[in-house]
Amino acid sequence: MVQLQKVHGSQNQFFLLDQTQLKAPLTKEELVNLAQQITKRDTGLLNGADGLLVVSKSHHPQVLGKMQVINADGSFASMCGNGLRTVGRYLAQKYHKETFKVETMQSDLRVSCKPDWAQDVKAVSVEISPVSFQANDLPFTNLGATQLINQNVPEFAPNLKFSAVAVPNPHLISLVPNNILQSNLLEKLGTRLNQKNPYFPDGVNVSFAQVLNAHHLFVRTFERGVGFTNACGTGMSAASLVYALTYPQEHLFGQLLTISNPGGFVQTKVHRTAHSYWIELIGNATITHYIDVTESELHEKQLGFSNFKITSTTENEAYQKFMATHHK
Ligand SMILES: N[C@@H](CCC[C@H](N)C(=O)O)C(=O)O
Repeated sequence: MVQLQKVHGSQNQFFLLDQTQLKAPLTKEELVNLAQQITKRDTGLLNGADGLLVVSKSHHPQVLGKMQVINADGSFASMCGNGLRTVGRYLAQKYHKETFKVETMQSDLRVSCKPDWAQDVKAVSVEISPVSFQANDLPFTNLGATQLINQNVPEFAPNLKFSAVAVPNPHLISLVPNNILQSNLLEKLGTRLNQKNPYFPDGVNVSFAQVLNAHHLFVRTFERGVGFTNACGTGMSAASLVYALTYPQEHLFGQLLTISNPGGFVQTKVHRTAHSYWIELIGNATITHYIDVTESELHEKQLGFSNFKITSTTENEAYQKFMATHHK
């Protein structure tokens, strides 16, 4: 038997598959097929999810494992902040380690277990990097600039300022007032920039952030390959960086920020190095279900899910209770 997990970070939900359990690991095509079917909100498993996290062996020194991220539509992403926390928890428990690195598409990232936020609310801190504002790294085109940092882009919206940053997956961030956050602009822009468009040929994760107070933001994200999510870890990290750069007078580098989102909250710390930036993302890593399935079933083209044996945990109740009492 193979055991999958259903997990979430700020209610950004994923299925997690450790390929090292399989005699014959799933091929890339099989992984995409599994991601597309299992995450479907109507016909998938357990009301679907936002993506599939695939764990496999890393051949890099001092690295505990490798994470691949497949969005609900089957596209691959170079990073996933909320996902990395849950993969970090998984590897920490598997190898009995508290601090280590995980290989991701572009770099090996630091992970460290934090004290539990409450009973059954595990917390993990992950490194979000490398960071780039270069048009080629996102990529974006046809905007008459090689970088976009807090600039008007009338092609996107008349009165808003936008920043484009790769962490390393691509993000478009705008700091907005509440009425814009409540409007349908995020959905319209997110949809437009994730279809064929002249600006972001590979699509982009679009986040609107509202400043609630000097150390507290609310961030909502329309994700590439998914649509609206409860939270996007890299989006909240990118928004924290854009916020720190936009308000230098607040001296936000190295300060702990709280980032609320529709699924709860995380904490971030933005760091400046000699040549770039990196962000620490701290938040819950919650296992909601264990799912036992035979290896042969995972290889099937049409997945039925009826033979998948599901065991629920009580961690989501603990998470909800913690959020209800600690998140105003
Ligand atoms: N939810 C993730 C980001 C997942 C990848 C993204 N949709 C992309 O295509 O870049 C996060 O928590 O960072």
